[in-house]
Amino acid sequence: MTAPVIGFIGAGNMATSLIGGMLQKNVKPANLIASDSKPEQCAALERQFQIRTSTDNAVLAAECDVLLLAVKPQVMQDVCRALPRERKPGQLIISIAAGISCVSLENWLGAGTAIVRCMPNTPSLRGQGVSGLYATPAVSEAQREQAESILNAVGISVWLDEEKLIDAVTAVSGSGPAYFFYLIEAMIDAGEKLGLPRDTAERLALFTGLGAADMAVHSDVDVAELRRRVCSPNGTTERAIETFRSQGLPKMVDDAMQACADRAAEMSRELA
Ligand SMILES: NC(=O)C1=CN([C@@H]2O[C@H](COP(=O)(O)OP(=O)(O)OC[C@H]3O[C@@H](n4cnc5c(N)ncnc54)[C@H](OP(=O)(O)O)[C@@H]3O)[C@@H](O)[C@H]2O)C=CC1
Ligand SMILES: O=C(O)[C@@H]1CCC=N1
Repeated sequence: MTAPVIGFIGAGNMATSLIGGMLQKNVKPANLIASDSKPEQCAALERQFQIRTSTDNAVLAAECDVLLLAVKPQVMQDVCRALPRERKPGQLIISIAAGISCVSLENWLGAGTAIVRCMPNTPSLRGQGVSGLYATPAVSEAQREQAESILNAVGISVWLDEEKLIDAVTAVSGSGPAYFFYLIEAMIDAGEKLGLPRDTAERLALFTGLGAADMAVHSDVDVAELRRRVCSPNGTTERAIETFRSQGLPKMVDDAMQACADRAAEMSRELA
């Protein structure tokens, strides 16, 4: 089977992460094409990845087997409505936009369009991405496999039975990298305050994050047990965890993730 030609409409942060990750997994540059409204962004991508680019989205619509929509939610309607209705036969549309429903996409792209909604995350650039996927009934089994193989090239993916769960995936893993970056930022600041040189605090915090996640992914016990194993009775970690608990960290995380999912649902209504 010949490899599909995959077109990225909108070549910003997330498209760059996906393209970079795919090229590291033996996807050929000749099979990728990206478009962006900014010619300088197209030029930057050509230099960085040696892939073809265009400032005309219609070029991608005509020749790509898979069209991956990676523009901001606020411009998605205009981008979709401007695409020609006559696109490459059998084309699969994958939208990675937060808060844009399949119903809206189908309204803008034409009834019966095969659409997969996907929520990826930026660690895809390093092949460590996580994606939630939802397919409309028009998507064939072969197209589901096509979508899965694209996202699995840059990490792991999970299929969802209900579209509304995409908002929950956004709250956990789509936006999730930012939560970890924020915690690491705070750990670096606190480490510096405790007297470490900033670059030392940064290395310690970053590699602790990497080590903890790697250990948890490969462990046969759950993360709560791994946490308990670091906490010696009446020791140092216990004091730190008690401070997190008494100052309301679990509730803060719950509130933040609820706010994230609520915003995704709000965007679906605003941008429908
Ligand atoms: N960033 C993330 O971590 C994640 C993002 N997403 C989703 O991915 C999508 C893209 O996000 P992100 O990559 O951060 O955004 P960016 O703004 O970095 O990328 C979007 C790119 O699309 C360009 N663009 C705007 N209008 C058009 C057009 N008409 N045709 C072609 N290109 C156009 C933008 O140019 P200009 O700057 O000039 O507008 C920009 O370069 C969003 O819908 C977001 O919800 C999903 C998961 C994670
Ligand atoms: O912040 C956002 O809206 C996007 C979606 C998930 C990550 N970034």
